[in-house]
Amino acid sequence: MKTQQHIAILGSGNIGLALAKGLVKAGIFTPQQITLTRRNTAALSALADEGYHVTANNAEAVAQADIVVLAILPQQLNKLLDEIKPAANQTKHLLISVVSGVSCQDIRTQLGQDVQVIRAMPNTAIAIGHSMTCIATDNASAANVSLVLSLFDTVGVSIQINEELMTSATALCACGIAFFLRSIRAASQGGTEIGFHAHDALKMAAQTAKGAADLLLQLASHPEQEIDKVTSPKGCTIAGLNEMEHNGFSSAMIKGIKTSAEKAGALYKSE
Ligand SMILES: NC(=O)C1=CN([C@@H]2O[C@H](COP(=O)(O)OP(=O)(O)OC[C@H]3O[C@@H](n4cnc5c(N)ncnc54)[C@H](OP(=O)(O)O)[C@@H]3O)[C@@H](O)[C@H]2O)C=CC1
Ligand SMILES: O=C(O)[C@@H]1CCC=N1
Repeated sequence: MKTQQHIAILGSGNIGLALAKGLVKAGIFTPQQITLTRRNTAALSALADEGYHVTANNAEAVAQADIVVLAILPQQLNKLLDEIKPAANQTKHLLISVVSGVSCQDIRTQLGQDVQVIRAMPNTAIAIGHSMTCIATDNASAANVSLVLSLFDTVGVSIQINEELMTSATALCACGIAFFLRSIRAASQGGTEIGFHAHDALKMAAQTAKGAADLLLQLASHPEQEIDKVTSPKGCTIAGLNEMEHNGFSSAMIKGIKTSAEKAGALYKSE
């Protein structure tokens, strides 16, 4: 999939830039087909040198784009929508919002009911083509949904879900990257305590985590099935695993994901 279209990413912070880099890495867009906006454009000077269009003018970026991605914080959204409203109504753009906790209807309430809005919830692994991206819409055409799914499929795996599950997807997949990273970091700290230099311990923990994820994805297997293969009777794995569970390992992850989902749902309303 290679496109001649122009994409504007409004809000080029962590996820906006990760998306831009992922799309370029996948060969879908060239930097010249991507406009990046933020108020502090000086922070994007290295990207401008690479050929991306860089501007603080959101309305101008929208006017020149076929696809517009909203990638700003929920509390920054209303001001930006006011800014782009005239330009967004002049042309029929496809609007993709990665903003957490903001519904398609919230956006249309500000921009007008004709605008087709698709929400996408990627994670930062999009920069290297390994995002898990959930998308949802309440009014976009089937053709636009399939366009967005195929766009995000080039930078990872994407699925369409019901819009009411988007805050749950935010917690499990977008925040989830941080949860698994913290798990890997904790494993590496354990590794250092039992004898490995920190650098080696981190590499060993990360590759082990990758192997665990790949076992599930490539064999379509269940975690407990794979765990049973590791836990020798009276062995050291079950001893370590049970110690972790006595200390609330699974419970901590479940509670953390529930807390994140509740927070994601309240981000825009608490603005
Ligand atoms: N980080 C992640 O992993 C994920 C984040 N999200 C969602 O994506 C959104 C962005 O998150 P994240 O990237 O972490 O946040 P960041 O703070 O890193 O990025 C937001 C960017 O928006 C820019 N910005 C703010 N106001 C404006 C404006 N009026 N016009 C143009 N740019 C503006 C800011 O730059 P400046 O101050 O210079 O304007 C900043 O670079 C949030 O809604 C979040 O919920 C979704 C999935 C994953
Ligand atoms: O922490 C946040 O609020 C954003 C949303 C998902 C990932 N980062």
